[in-house]
Amino acid sequence: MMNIKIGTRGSRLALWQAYYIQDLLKAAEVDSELVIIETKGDKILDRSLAKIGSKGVFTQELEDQLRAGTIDIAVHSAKDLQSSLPEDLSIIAFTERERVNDVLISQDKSLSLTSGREFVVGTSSTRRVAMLKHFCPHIKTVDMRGNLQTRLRKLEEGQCDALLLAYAGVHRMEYDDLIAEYLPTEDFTPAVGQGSVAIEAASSLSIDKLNTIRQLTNHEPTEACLKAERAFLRRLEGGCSIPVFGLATWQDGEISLTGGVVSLDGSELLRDRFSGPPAEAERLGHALAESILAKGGDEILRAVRQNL
Ligand SMILES: NCc1[nH]cc(CCC(=O)O)c1CC(=O)O
Repeated sequence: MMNIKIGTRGSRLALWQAYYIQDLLKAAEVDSELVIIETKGDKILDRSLAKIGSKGVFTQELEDQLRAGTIDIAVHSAKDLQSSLPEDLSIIAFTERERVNDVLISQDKSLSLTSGREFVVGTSSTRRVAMLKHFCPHIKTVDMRGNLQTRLRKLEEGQCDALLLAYAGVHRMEYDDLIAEYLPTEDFTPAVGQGSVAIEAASSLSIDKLNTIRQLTNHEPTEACLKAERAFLRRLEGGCSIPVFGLATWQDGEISLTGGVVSLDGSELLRDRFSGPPAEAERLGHALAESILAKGGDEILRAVRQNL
C-alpha cells in the first residue's frame, strides 16, 4: 500500500494546501502523512524578503528533505517557487488554479483604490508597491511582513488601513468577508503562479508514486498556463521578489499570456501579450520575456537588482 510523505511549511495557508493535496490523494484511497518543516522565511520575520535574499527562502529546507528522501513531495504556493529549479528537482503537478486576482482587505468596506481617497496599504511585495505607485500614486504603502494571520493582526492594530493580498490565500483562510475590492487583472496583473498549488519532487521519486500523484492532482490547463508564466519569469531570472507580473489564461485550447515589469518608483510599466497553442507554452514565455527586455525591461530590472 502506497504512503506518500507530504512535506509542508507550518503556516495555516501552507497546511491548507497540504491538506488539499492530501484530500485529492485520499479520494482515490491513497494514504499520506504530513511532515511539517520550518523554513528561513518562517523564522526571519524582521527583515523584508528582498533583503533576506529571495532565492528559496520558503523552499530550501523542503528541498533538502526531498533529496534526503524523508519526504516524497513538497507542497508550495506555485508563486513562491523559484522559476528555475536545480537539475535533480522538478514540479510534477500544478493544481487547478483559484481565482487569480489580488484583493484589497479592510474592515472599512468603502475603501477603493480607484476612489482617489488617500489611505495606507500594507504589503511586502515589490510588485504590489510598484504597481500601487504606478496606478494609484495617492496611496501610501508600509512594509508588512509575516503570514496572513500576522498581517491581519497588524491591520486590526491600525498599522495600515488595508492590505493588498492574493484572493487565493484570503479565500483559503476564510477571510472573504474582509474583501473590500477585487483588483482587475488587466491592470493589477498577479504574480506568476498566483493561485495554484505546486508539487515538487526529487528525480529519485519512484515512477509509481509520481504517476499516481500527478494523475490525482495535476490540472492540465493550469499546468500549461504556469509553464508559460514560469518560462517568462525564468528568462528574466526572477523569483517572487522582483516587480514582474504575468498571467496566462486558457481559452478554447489556446494560451494567452500577458505580463511585464514595473519600475520600483512606478514611473514605467511595460506589458505585452502573446498567444499560441499549449504545446508552445514555454516558447510564449520566452517570446514575452524577449519583448519586455527589448522594450527597456532590461534597464528596469538592472535598477531593481541594484536597489534590493
Ligand atoms: N507571497 C506569499 C504568498 N504566497 C502565496 C500566497 C497566496 C496564495 C497563492 O497565491 O497561491 C501568498 C500571500 C499573498 O501574496 O497574498
